This record gives sequence, C-alpha cells and structure tokens, in this order.
Amino acid sequence: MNQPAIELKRLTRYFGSKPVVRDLDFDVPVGKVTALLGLNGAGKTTTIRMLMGLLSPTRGRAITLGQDAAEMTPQTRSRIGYLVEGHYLYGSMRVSDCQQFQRAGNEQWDSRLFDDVVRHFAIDPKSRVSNLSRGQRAGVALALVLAPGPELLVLDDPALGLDPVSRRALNETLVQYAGDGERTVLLSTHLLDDVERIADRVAVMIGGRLKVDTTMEDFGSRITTYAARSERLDADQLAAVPGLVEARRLADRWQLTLADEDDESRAALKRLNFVDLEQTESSFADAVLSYLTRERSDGSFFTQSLVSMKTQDGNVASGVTR
Ligand SMILES: Nc1ncnc2c1ncn2[C@@H]1O[C@H](COP(=O)(O)OP(=O)(O)OP(=O)(O)O)[C@@H](O)[C@H]1O
Repeated sequence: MNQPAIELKRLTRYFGSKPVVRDLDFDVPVGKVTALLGLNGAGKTTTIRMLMGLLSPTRGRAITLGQDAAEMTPQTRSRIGYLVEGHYLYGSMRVSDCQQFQRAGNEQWDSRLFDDVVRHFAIDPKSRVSNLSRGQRAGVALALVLAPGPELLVLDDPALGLDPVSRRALNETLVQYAGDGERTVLLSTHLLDDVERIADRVAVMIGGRLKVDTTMEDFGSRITTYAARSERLDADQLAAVPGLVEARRLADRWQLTLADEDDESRAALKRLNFVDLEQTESSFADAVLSYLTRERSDGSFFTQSLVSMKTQDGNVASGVTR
C-alpha cells in the first residue's frame, strides 16, 4: 500500500496549559480529497501548521510526504502547495506580474494551468490585485499555488468569505486538480455543502480530538434521521436511545439523528411511543451538524452525542463521545 501523504501520530499541541490538539492519529491517503471539519477553535489550523512544519508539536509527530514535518527540507516543501486563510498578495501588482514573480526559477511552473485557473475565476490578467474582488484574489492565490504542480495541496479555509460563484470556481478547480488520482488535497473548511461536492474523505475534530475519520459514503450511510411527534418526552428518555446523536425539537416535531442505528435503537425509539415516527432524508451537512452541535439549552432543544463509529476497515476508532 502507498505511504499516506500525511501521517499524524499522537500529534498533540498545548498553548500554555491548554491542550488544543490532542493525540491525533490520522492518515491522509494519497490521491484523495480529505476534508477536515470542526467548529471554530477545534484545532484545525493548529494541526495544519504542525503538519506543514510551521509549529512544533508538544508531543507526537506529523510526517508529511514521508518526512518529519518538524525537519521539513525545502525540497519537500516545494512539493506542497499551501494556501492559508486570507490570501496574501501584493496589491500593487498586476495578476500577470504575480505569475512572473513566482515563476522565476521554478522549472515546473505550468503557465497554462495558471492562466486556466485565472480565467476560471473570470479575472483579467492585467488587473491589479488591489482592484480584484475577494473571490478573484482567492483565484489568483490558488493559481499561484497550483502552477508549480504540487503533489500535496493543503488548504486552510480557502473559501472563507467567497460568494457562491467563486466557491464553485474553487471547487471545480480542486476537483480537476485532484482528478488524476495521484495528487492529494487536505482542506479545512466550514462549508459542508462544498465538502459533499468535492471530498472523498471526511475528518471531524471536536475540542482538539479527531472524532470521525472515514469516507463520505460511509459517513452518510451510518446516519439515519427521523421526524416524529410527541407530547411528553424529556431528555432522559431520549438519552436512553442507543446511537442517538442529536434530538432537536422544531415546533411540535422532534428531529432525531442516529448513528449506526441497529435493532436495539429502533426498539428503544418504539418504546417512546412517538406519533407519526417516520424516517426522513438527511443531507451530509445535516449529518455533520448533528455531530458538531453539542450544546444543551432550554427544553426546546436537546443534543447529546454518544456514538462510536468505526472506519470501514475498523482500524481507527472514530465517532462522537461526550
Ligand atoms: N498561538 C496561539 N497561542 C495561544 N492559543 C492559540 C494560538 N493559536 C491558536 N490558539 C488557540 O487554539 C485553539 C484552536 O485554534 P485553531 O486556529 O487551531 O482552530 P480552528 O479549528 O482552525 O478554528 P477556525 O475554524 O476558527 O479557524 C483556539 O482556542 C485558539 O484560540
């Protein structure tokens, strides 16, 4: 089997006494698009900075393209395209100058790819960067990162603040880039619909820990949702349903999300005497949100996470715990 593009081994980072990334064991396979998800502060950027060799782990290791990220050589770094939040570009330069500037000394530079990406974002190469929209600046940044032909692309929230048209251009560019099955993308994002369109694998971090690590299909197939009515029902009764990830009360109906549903969970649901209990369609975004929404609040809303999911090969324990 191919060595993974990235291997995290018990990767841990504290800031002061606060653990921000905790015991991450995680592989990013070659040739796939892996989406790294998690609420603000979950530890995604910190993880990415460690696997890029920009921040040292407190414990554990990140191995990127076969090399310990803490000792990454310029040669290895040149095989990685890294796009961070914010898209840093010189405002006074024209887009075509940006290309000239970056291309210098880079023999692998693919001008056609650069021009294609720029065109895809509807950018005039003669425009000055300062006159571009936020989405267009993202397009230039992406073109600059892709043109050297990196075998690994690491993107930290690349679609932050982009409008739907720019997001589509970004998604299409990434799908095309990764389409040869040899190049690898690791992408942190909050845009769940985009993840559904472009990712092969999904990893979810909660509170610095990896809670889900599986394929998109596997994730989707393990989630079942129900709608039901019930006059009298409380959190304790719901908590007794095995596999329940989330229960939300919307007007007079409950929306229930279960992971790895089995006969036991179905029987437990039946015992609650719901009226009109019916299975409903749920999107990938709904399924992920169920994992991420873990707060409890007043009686109109109740969430509990108590599930353990495993990857298809059963190797990596993943899922959601309290
Ligand atoms: N240099 C630092 N010093 C102290 N705390 C930090 C530092 N960098 C990050 N943190 C803290 O670590 C936690 C995780 O931050 P991180 O940026 O990794 O999260 P994230 O999942 O990328 O969030 P977002 O989705 O908002 O980008 C946050 O609580 C953040 O405040």
